[in-house]
Amino acid sequence: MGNVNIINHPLVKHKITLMRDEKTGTREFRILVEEVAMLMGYEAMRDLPTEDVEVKTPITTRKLPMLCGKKLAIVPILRAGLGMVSGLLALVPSAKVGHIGLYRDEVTHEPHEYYCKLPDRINERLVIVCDPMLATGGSAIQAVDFLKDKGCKNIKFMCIIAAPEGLDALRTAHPDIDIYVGNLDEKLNEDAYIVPGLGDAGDRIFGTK
Ligand SMILES: O=P(O)(O)OC[C@H]1O[C@H](OP(=O)(O)OP(=O)(O)O)[C@H](O)[C@@H]1O
Ligand SMILES: O=c1cc[nH]c(=O)[nH]1
Ligand SMILES: [Mg+2]
Repeated sequence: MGNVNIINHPLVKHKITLMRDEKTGTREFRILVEEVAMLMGYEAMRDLPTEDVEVKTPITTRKLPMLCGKKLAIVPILRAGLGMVSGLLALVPSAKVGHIGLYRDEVTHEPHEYYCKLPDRINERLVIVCDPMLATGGSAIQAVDFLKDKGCKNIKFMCIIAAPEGLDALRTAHPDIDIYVGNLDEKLNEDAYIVPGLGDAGDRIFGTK
């Protein structure tokens, strides 16, 4: 059974509040997404495996822990998930990056896939799927379905803001994965946007609309 981890840290809460402000422009929004992803990544990577390697310090030689970083894949859901990648790569620069392109139909709110490219031997890696927004949960569920079809067994999902409806749906569809949430918001509105939310994360990161 996976865990739901709601990140309870004043730095994360503060930066999410700045992201929500409609006066926050594209440049600042993009920086905030990157920073929140990095702070959340610190928690999500808490159980990354390490191996002891021999290091010669100026004083002596010891076997000391280093990350087995090559086993990690970061998989953003396009477009908005792309904004989180640089923050996560700052923590583990050797991680591989895959991409799953999904857009939500404006009327049905169903996700549609338009792109997928994953690192080799994805089934052997810890995969961290990232997307700033978990609304109905449709996009996250489809991305995890797809990764499981490819044989992935060790999957985590990270989002900056979740709606209760989406979190419940993802937990029901994929109870085995660990989920990291920057803030659990109130609800979805009639257009399946998160309330209070921050609007359309992709548009705010890329300055479209
Ligand atoms: O939980 P859901 O109801 O599926 O909604 C969440 C999805 O909607 C947004 O993507 P969008 O479709 O706007 O695409 P974009 O990232 O290209 O803007 C968001 O980045 C998630 O991927
Ligand atoms: O509130 C929402 C819901 C879906 N996608 C977004 O970018 N924002
Ligand atoms: Mg969008």
